[in-house]
Amino acid sequence: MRPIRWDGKQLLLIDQLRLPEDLTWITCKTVEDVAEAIEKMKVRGAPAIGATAAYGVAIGALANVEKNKQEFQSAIEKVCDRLAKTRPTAVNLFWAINRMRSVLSRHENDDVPKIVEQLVKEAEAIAEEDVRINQSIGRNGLPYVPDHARILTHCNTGSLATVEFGTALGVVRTAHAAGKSVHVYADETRPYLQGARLTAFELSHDGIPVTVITDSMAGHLMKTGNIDLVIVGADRITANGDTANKIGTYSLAVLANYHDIPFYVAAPLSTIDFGLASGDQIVIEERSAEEVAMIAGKRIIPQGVTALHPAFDVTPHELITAIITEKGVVEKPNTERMLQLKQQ
Ligand SMILES: CSC[C@@H](O)[C@@H](O)C(=O)COP(=O)(O)O
Repeated sequence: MRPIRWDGKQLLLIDQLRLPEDLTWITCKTVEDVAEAIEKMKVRGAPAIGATAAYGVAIGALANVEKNKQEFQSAIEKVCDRLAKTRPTAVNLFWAINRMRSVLSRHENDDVPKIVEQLVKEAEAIAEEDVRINQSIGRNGLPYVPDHARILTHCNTGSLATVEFGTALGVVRTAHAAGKSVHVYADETRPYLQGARLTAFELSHDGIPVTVITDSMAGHLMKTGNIDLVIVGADRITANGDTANKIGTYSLAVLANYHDIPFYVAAPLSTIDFGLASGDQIVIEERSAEEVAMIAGKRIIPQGVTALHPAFDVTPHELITAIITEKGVVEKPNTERMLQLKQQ
């Protein structure tokens, strides 16, 4: 399944807000369409929003091809600034926008149509690379999945969260394709229900056994010996291995540690922010409390009562058994080992 498609001019995205009931596509024709799709979480997941933003810059470039060089460059800067304001936590968004910005500076002596061509090519390259990277993550993660593994995961880290294949779910897919028997327990992932709606949708589509649980059931399943490993994705990993991921991930890591269950993070290098020393420096997105107060359009908390919606939390590196990337696996991550991965 490829939820992000480029037809040379416009971007087609599966509307993730409407899954699993309806599999519908939205067409992004303008930069604003792209920005809104990211903000409203029609597309979500760190690598997916990175690739989407890159195509957003490509759309902005095509729309400004008639301008003179100076006007073109300042228009693209504005496009990048707009897209960078859509969501704050997943570093892949900024990584992809920076890659697009560096095309501008590499080609500053070319004429505008040539720069536009290069920007479109770069967006396509970011998307294509993501697919290959996910497959490498899957291969590197394979030895960590025993046959008959009962795997707990959180949020959605599959094709829908990437360009195709997935990170943590990519590891699960690789294990399944290698003939290992696996059973996935998907946390429903309140409040957006990425696990219940998206992970369950993807895995059942692929014929991989999946059972949905509410987030609060994870501890009980671990205590009763029903989970062999936990694997999640990441939105931003800092230089010491601390990992921001969907709210609820930290609780799972604490539980896994208490029950002596391995806790893996699977993510591409583009999710590692070597510019931040530790997770305390990560900006955590605060989303509308209404998203917590309402389920399927119905208010579930009394009028006048407040709700809170931090969309991510940070898992300290001490609780992570290993970080699985396309370049290699960092076991017991810390600053020194993360740096070794960078220098490899
Ligand atoms: C391969 S996706 C990794 C993470 O981006 C994922 O686990 C996650 O937290 C997504 O959050 P979301 O708010 O749905 O964009």
